[in-house]
Amino acid sequence: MKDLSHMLPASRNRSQPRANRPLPLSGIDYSESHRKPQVLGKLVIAVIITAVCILILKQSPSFSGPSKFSRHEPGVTHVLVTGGAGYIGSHAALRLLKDNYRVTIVDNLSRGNLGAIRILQQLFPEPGRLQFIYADLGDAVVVNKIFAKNAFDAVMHFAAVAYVGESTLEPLRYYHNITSNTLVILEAMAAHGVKTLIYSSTCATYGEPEKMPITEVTPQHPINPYGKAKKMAEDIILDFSKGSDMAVMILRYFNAIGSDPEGRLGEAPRPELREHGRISGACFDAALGIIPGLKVKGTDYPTSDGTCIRDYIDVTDLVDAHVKSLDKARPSKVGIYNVGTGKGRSVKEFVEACKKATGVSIRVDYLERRPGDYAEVYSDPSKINRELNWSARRTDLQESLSIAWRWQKSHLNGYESASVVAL
Ligand SMILES: O=c1ccn([C@@H]2O[C@H](COP(=O)(O)OP(=O)(O)O[C@H]3OC[C@@H](O)[C@H](O)[C@H]3O)[C@@H](O)[C@H]2O)c(=O)[nH]1
Repeated sequence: MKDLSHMLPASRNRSQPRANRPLPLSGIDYSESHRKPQVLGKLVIAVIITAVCILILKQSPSFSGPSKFSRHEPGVTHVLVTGGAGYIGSHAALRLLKDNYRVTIVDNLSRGNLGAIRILQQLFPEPGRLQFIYADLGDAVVVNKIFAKNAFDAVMHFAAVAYVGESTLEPLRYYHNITSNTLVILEAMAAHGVKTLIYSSTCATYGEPEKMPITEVTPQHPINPYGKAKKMAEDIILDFSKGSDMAVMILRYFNAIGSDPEGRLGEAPRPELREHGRISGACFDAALGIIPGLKVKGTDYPTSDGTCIRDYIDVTDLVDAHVKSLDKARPSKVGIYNVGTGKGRSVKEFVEACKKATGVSIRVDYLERRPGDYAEVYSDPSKINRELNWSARRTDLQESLSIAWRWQKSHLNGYESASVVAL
């Protein structure tokens, strides 16, 4: 945190000299009595000026004054979770809170759910544990104020638009949202001395590599605006951290699935974005009869069964990778890790697992390819296994989908129907 306290004595000094100048020692200064009001007046003015300066500094984004969320409790790490109302961000916030971190969530609720925040608040009502700030990361002034009022120890930056298909239709939205919000966060971190960043990146930054599995040194050639924008954000972060004492972890997620095994949180995409939705949401929507059937997009890929291959990683394992990254983040070091199981599964395999998990014979329609899709991606997670001692634990696709299905069935309207916190 940037210390501006040195500015206060300086301004006070500037207002002091004449008022504090020692009186002449020769003889009785008869003017003393009539000079007193003058001196007092100057003192009052000096005090007013100092008070005004302090007020201005407090309003200013660079003031590092404490708030109730400051580092009051020694040893308790305060993490800013951007996008904490979203699917992965809310699961990360839950895990951090369970592990005794203090959490501030910033979310503009454009894609996330207030219902997820409410559940976290019910679970962690103690003052000072969880703070929710409804704000847009595009607003640099507001973001600066948030940093000024809170002494964050680390940032987990989840907030972003994240649908591959949508990114091909609305590229500017994706480039803007992903790069400029990251810039605002980095600038605020620099201005307020926050040195640790865990960044949510994606396997989409690799595009369609020639060799599988994908390692962290596999060349990145993204093929859709989502992947390209995430690669740009990675580059911005890497350039920014070069030669600094920043501790940076970039996590390249493969395909997140599943939900909290205790049924408190789930995946609740916006109904209006259904057409861009991910395979997991589409499968559940089809099983629930919300949509007539699942559309498998593309059956002529050069894969074993003609459908795309992805590496599905359970969200609880994914957030575990974040906590381990936070723990292992070190000043002046950048860590880049793939977060996946290391196993590729086709869309057809996914659909079969989903049918078993839901017990519903989902109707499947086969369609053309979706623009922006790549045939096959799956990770080599050996670097994260080795360096962070992390490995995926819930690797049974059907098990992850069964857990997520339980939440879906009990939340037919997403978080809107969540009147009870299931423990
Ligand atoms: O309704 C659908 C949805 C998806 N699919 C297919 O399922 C596969 C997976 O698609 P998803 O949209 O679930 O996921 P994607 O692989 O495109 O990207 C996902 O994983 C990486 C993350 O970083 C992205 O944020 C996330 O969207 C693709 O082949 C897609 O074409 C369908 O066949 N039907």
